Amino acid sequence: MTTTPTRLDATPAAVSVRDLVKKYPRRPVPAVDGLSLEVRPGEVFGFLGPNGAGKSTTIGVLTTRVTPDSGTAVVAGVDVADDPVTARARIGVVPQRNNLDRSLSTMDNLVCHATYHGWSRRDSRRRAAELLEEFGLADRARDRVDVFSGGQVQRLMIARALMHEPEVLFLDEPSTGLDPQARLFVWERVRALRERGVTVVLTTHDMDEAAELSDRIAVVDHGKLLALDDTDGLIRRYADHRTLAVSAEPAPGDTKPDLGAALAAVDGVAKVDDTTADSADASDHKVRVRLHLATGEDPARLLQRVMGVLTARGAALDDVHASETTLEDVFINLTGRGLR
Ligand SMILES: Nc1ncnc2c1ncn2[C@@H]1O[C@H](COP(=O)(O)OP(=O)(O)OP(=O)(O)O)[C@@H](O)[C@H]1O
Repeated sequence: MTTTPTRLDATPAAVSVRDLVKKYPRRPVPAVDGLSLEVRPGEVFGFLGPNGAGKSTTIGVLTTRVTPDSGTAVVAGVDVADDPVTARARIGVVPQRNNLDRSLSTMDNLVCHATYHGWSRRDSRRRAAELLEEFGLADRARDRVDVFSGGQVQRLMIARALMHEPEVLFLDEPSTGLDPQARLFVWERVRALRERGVTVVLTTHDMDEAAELSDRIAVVDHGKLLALDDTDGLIRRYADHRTLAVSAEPAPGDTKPDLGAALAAVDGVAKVDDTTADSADASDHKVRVRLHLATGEDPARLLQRVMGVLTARGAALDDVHASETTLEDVFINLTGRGLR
């Protein structure tokens, strides 16, 4: 009797990193220290971490630029150490720095890239024309690239990386230094790539960018994976502390400490920060507190209770502000506040 083998994971990962280690000479600690993660096909994967966390080194291994000391890295089904040439054919890389050929025209930068990957000149020109159209550079095809703005350079570098139709695109800080229009344009293109099923691995310091674009985000530091989830999952797990900032003036006869204590005792408050000292008017008569909501607590219900306390004590509400936690809170909670 024959049985059909069961495949537990029918879709292989677009990128798979296993126990990756990279130590640079004369550096006491490894840049990448036993990193393991998988990127799913077709997702936009954000790679976040402070300066020196090991992101570029990891991307360097995946894009065949850096040789690891141990561990494996597979992109689009190819082990980068075993077959770097095939791996390079399946990936596109947009580096942080402008590495366009300044002596060539826009069109020739694209055509050279595709012919290097074995495309005919005819097909390369056809593909280049399509991409220049898509990236809003069709009227610049004959121009030399040394006159381009930062936004145009970035658009052309992404177009170039897509010339040979890669399965996985690596974008290293794609919108650093771009104006808001250029940044939005890059974001739109990344979303369009996802629609077409291209896997995108994105390193960024821009939390909005990471949250806006990524299906899942890996937070790394000291060469290790600290967390991996979608934005909501990361916030739930690592920064679930929505807050209600309240400023109020006690009634005559009441005191700031007593009113502060009464607010801290409100049902649904998990923790209180006294923010009076943060204010420029610390010497006035107002109580300023940041109330951290208990898990699952509804801000509107908490606000009602706070108003109940203020009314009962005859205090005057001065200001109230509810804030959501963001990916930045997750990042700081996981990697600390210290400068790198
Ligand atoms: N070529 C190199 N030689 C020696 N040390 C290096 C080299 N490249 C990186 N490093 C060191 O390895 C560590 C990780 O650096 P890496 O560039 O991978 O981090 P990163 O997360 O990409 O940082 P950034 O956000 O600043 O680009 C750092 O301590 C860095 O100084």
